Amino acid sequence: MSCPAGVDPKLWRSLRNGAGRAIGDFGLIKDGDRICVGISGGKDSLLLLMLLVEMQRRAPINYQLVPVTIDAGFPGFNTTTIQNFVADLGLELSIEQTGHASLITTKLRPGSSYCSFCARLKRGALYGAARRLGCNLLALGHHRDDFIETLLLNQFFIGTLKAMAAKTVCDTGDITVIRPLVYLAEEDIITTVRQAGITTVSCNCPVADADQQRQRMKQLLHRLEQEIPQIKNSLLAALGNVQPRHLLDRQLSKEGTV
Ligand SMILES: Nc1ncnc2c1ncn2[C@@H]1O[C@H](COP(=O)(O)OP(=O)(O)OP(=O)(O)O)[C@@H](O)[C@H]1O
Repeated sequence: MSCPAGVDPKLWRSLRNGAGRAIGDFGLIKDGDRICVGISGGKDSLLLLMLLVEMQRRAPINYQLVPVTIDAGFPGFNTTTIQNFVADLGLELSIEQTGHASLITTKLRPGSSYCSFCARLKRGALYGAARRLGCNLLALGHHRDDFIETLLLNQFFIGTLKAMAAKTVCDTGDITVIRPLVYLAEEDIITTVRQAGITTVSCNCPVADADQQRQRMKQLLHRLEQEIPQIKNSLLAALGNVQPRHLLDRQLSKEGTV
């Protein structure tokens, strides 16, 4: 697909270039890869698929795309809209029916986070689907703002200096998770999806707006951005410019890394 109708071609080019740069910088995709693309129906994963289809057409290498949706079983989750979107891109959606919704209700321990439990189950189901469908990569739609909000959340609430990786091998070693949207700003994704008139789908879970700490990070960053316009890009750059000798990690000192 080329620039979708209604979308500012300059904006589309910048998104495509951003994803291409991430793929190059982190070596995310190579010839012969079979990529399971996690499609939630939200703006990020829909845009991810559009960009991967576009780049597939232009890339000097061959890779296959296998879009997958995990249906957690929340009543009203509209997979038909996602299926149609994927079909319009010339692909077929695999839908994994799971009983996550009822499993969470029965197994969630008091005081535990509904969202974390759901996310763990979803990630397990995505790995399972990727394996079953013969994929070696699992592509997720996390973007720049997800990375830096996670960085802040981990520092503010957990006391660790950590965000996400653009590329990481899962524990069993057979699937590599890739995040080609790492350089893309959430506001650009929102604008593109709106301009393209894409219908997004929500998972319909009962606590859809529950991640309040993340919302607080978003608001904080938004406020700070008024004073420090480059703050988001600077925080992302910090993740790629780590100076361990100027940190306090005793484990790294013991290992002689610093
Ligand atoms: N139900 C699902 N089925 C398949 N993949 C999923 C599902 N939920 C999430 N993912 C994948 O994990 C990524 C991060 O999920 P998260 O729940 O944080 O959504 P998000 O940041 O709101 O993204 P999106 O806009 O794509 O929903 C998504 O972009 C998508 O690639």
